[in-house]
Amino acid sequence: MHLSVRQKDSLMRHGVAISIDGPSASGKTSLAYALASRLGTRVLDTGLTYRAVAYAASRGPLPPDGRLFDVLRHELAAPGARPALPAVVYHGEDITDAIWSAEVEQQLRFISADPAWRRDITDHHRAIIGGHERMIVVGRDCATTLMTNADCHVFLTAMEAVRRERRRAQYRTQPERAVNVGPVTRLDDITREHVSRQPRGLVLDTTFLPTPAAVRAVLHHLGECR
Ligand SMILES: Nc1ncnc2c1ncn2[C@@H]1O[C@H](COP(=O)(O)OP(=O)(O)OP(=O)(O)O)[C@@H](O)[C@H]1O
Ligand SMILES: Nc1ccn([C@H]2C[C@H](O)[C@@H](COP(=O)(O)O)O2)c(=O)n1
Repeated sequence: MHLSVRQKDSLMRHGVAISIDGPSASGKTSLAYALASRLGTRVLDTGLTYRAVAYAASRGPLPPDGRLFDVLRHELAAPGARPALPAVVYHGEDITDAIWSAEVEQQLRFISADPAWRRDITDHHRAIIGGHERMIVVGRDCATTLMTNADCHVFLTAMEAVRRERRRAQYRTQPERAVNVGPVTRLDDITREHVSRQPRGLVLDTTFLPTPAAVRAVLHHLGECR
């Protein structure tokens, strides 16, 4: 079922807040931008900040008290659009591509496991969201942190082998990009469990579900929730 013209008009006029969580290559970003272009919404991909902080850590010691975000900028695109490059800037340098390297991937596990960094990054995201509270936020914990009051909480899952193959295919022509996709993490499990218990929660397995079908499922769910 699709949203009625009136429902869609209302979503576009009043805005909509959606959290999309799930493991690597489950299709979060693809779903987020497909929904954003249908609903005229902005997207915040929180994973980009974790990657940017890991990049900065791989370049030298980091200030622990949030001052890093004076020099690390994460640009949001206009509603309904993907960000034009540069989307992530560190000390004036465009690091949008560099944050996907294998070296950054090594640092990521330390940054995402550190409660102090998680707190600082989440605070930074709250500041980015600021005036644009009606938006789509993508990550691993958005349903439980930034977007607890979202109109709809989506958790995407997909078989590990399928996720790994997607990432390999995605970066076939970019050998400098890390392609390691791991198993579902404890944080993913916690978020999934949380989303599955929410009245506005929707858990979708994208293993055999293309993005347009996932978009339809979310729009249908939004129609039911409102
Ligand atoms: N539902 C789907 N069916 C098949 N392929 C998909 C689907 N969703 C995404 N893909 C493909 O899988 C790859 C990874 O997708 P995407 O970047 O959206 O995942 P992600 O969950 O945001 O990953 P990450 O968390 O690592 O940023 C892309 O090449 C994308 O085209
Ligand atoms: N809200 C978030 C977003 C991301 N992370 C971690 C998980 C990954 O190690 C890394 C990159 O995320 P991805 O681009 O693969 O979505 O950042 C997190 O812990 N919490």
